[in-house]
Amino acid sequence: MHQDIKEILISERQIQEKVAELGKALSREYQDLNPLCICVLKGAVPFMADLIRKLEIPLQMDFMAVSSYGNSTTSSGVVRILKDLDSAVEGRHVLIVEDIIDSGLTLSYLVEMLKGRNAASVKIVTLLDKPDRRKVNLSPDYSGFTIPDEFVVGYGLDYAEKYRNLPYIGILKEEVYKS
Ligand SMILES: O=P(O)(O)OC[C@H]1O[C@H](OP(=O)(O)OP(=O)(O)O)[C@H](O)[C@@H]1O
Ligand code: HPA
Ligand SMILES: [Mg+2]
Repeated sequence: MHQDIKEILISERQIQEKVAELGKALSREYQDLNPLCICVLKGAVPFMADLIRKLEIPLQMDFMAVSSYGNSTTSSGVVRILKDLDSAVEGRHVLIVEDIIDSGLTLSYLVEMLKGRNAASVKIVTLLDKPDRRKVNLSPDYSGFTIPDEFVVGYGLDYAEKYRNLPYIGILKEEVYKS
């Protein structure tokens, strides 16, 4: 285990089992819909990469980078688009792939934006859901794990751009972000 990790919350094996389970359910739902899977950079990259290989259906992938925080330390709820999609979403069945929903501000903005572009449907799959921290009324259509209000890293999730490459989800030692 990495020295900055206090506890492994979700093991590599548990993640892989859950991804396979989500893949089965999503393959059923999107069988004939040719979904556009949108990965929200950067945290969702490992989840997206693993999930699409469990989707046994035709699909497209696209990427979006957003910033909810601007120059402030708290989220304004106004999301700036740093990299927009390459594809048109009009008439498409859109599946947003996220690593974590925390306050929900990032996703609530994205969902409204995609609906505004006349997507045929917009659904959310998130690996992690931290409902204790929610600031807006938003719940994912598909969720891997509901987690407590702890700062987690690994499998795409970072602290100061570190730890994204850990294969598990771990709770960071407090001394790491307090020092
Ligand atoms: O529900 P919210 O409070 O909006 O938080 C969740 C968002 O925050 C994180 O991304 P971050 O902005 O840290 O970018 P990153 O994916 O590049 O780490 C995470 O990947 C989600 O996209
Ligand atoms: O717990 C978290 N870890 C990493 N990034 C995050 N972004 C929102 N919540 C988290
Ligand atoms: Mg981050």
